[in-house]
Amino acid sequence: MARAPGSERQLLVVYTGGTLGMRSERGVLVPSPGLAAVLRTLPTFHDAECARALGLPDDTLVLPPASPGPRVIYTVLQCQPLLDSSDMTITEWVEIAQTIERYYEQYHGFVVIHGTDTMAFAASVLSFALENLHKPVILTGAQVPIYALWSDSRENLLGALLMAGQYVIPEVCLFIQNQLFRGNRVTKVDTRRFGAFSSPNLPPLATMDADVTVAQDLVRTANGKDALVVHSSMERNVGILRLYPGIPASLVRAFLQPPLKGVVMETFGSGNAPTKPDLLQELQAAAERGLIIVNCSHCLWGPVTPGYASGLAEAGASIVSGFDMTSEAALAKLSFVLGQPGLSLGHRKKLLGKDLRGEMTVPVADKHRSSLQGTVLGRSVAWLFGLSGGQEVAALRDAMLPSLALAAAHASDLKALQALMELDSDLCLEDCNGQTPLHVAARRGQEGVVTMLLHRGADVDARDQDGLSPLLLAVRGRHQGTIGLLRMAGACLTPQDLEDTGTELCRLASRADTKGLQAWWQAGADLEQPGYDGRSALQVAEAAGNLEVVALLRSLGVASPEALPST
Ligand SMILES: NC(=O)C[C@H](N)C(=O)O
Repeated sequence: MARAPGSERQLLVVYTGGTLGMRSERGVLVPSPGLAAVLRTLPTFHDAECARALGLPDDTLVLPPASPGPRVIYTVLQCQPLLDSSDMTITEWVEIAQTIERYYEQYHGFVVIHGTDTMAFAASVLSFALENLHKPVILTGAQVPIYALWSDSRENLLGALLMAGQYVIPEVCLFIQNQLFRGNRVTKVDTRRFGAFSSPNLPPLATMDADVTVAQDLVRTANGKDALVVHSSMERNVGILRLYPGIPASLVRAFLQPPLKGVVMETFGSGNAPTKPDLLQELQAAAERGLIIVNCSHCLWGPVTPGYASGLAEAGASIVSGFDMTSEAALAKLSFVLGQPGLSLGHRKKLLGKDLRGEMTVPVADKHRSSLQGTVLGRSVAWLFGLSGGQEVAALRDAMLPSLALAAAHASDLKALQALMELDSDLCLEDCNGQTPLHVAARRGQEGVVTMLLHRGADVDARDQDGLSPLLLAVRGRHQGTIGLLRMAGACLTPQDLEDTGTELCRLASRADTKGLQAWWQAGADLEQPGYDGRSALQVAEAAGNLEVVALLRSLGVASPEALPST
């Protein structure tokens, strides 16, 4: 990811509590206020001379210069009350998301100081609560307070500030012990070691040694057009049930009772559970009540596989695979998906099966391979899905996507097109001439493809390099069904589109091209417009004695010029 441009970057540090800022009181560590004042006294965290030179207000700190890279200026916002992270809940995490929303325009990035015990949950919830992030949100904390002589606090906080201030990584991340992880991929694995977190199924996004190495092909890209959306309505009635050998059905029943709406079930190995009928009955009964179960593995590494043991498969109707998600990410995702108002159960399950924020690796190749084998194009798309690896492969894929999407639209290959759109969900699939799949489908009047693209949010007003819109192409092709679909989706002709329409209408009238005239009318053109010689299409048709065209134009409401009131 590119280094952040500019000479200064402003960060907001949200201090929520946790060991990093704790002090010992009567032998126990408790969250403690005044962290900003302490940072002000530490030369690595505040360059007083620079602050004076820049005229910064009292509550604003500035890091010493780090070359190369912009100066990092930051303000600490202390939450009320400060908490040990064991006391944090979805409510506090949503509040953090709302704080980020409130200050989003003011700052280039955000650092959240949080206790490490539940930081993986916090990072996961924030990743779902914050949609369309364009700025870094980096959580950090420590195993030993900043006040101790030997502590991981200073390195972790400084690293988080530098990563958030100097790199554009538009994700919710976690910075610990020189490594920047995707927040919804981590889990705490050690009570004492400074490297307390593991990201078992995704390598770190960046590593800070003598040099900073960013795994560019892993960092998610922000969609430039979409504004930040903060999802505050998260479902609280979700839980994690860890299966163990011999777990009684009565215990499972008690756990799954309402008001629980969703559960992350931690299963054995690659997704197995006991096959005892009474246990399966409880799962089925819960499914019938509409409870959603996400299947995640006890194991840290690897996914749950679809071929899990027969028992669970029987209850499978309501069990969604969590693939390689951590339980923390799965719980947060359940809370997010169940919190979305007005969705059907099927829609919620579909969302849970999708990778929404980089939280899981969906085996896309397998998912599509069988359904794509039917055509040569489909096989190429399946092959494209099967590619994985570094930057070159990503670049190859990006380069091929638009051409394949256009070819799929041209061939009306809905399966291939759908698969491609899943690879590039923002639908920016335009070729070097600015043609989108919608242009291609509109030109050919492929109503099925047009419907699907519009349904998936394709830009109805996209213009190619010649300034042509899908609507204009559909008009030229006289595809009335397609014109209707585009008009319903809000497409309309602009003044530029209509510039020489009068002449075009006269030409169509002289050739008795009734379909062409109807297409323009359906697209919203004024059929009374005069051509270059001042005559209208109706006059041209009358002069040529073409009664069919005259009748059509009259039926479409065109009046003879002599019948028009004189001005
Ligand atoms: N290391 C820590 O931060 C642990 C602390 N109990 C917390 O999570 O707030």
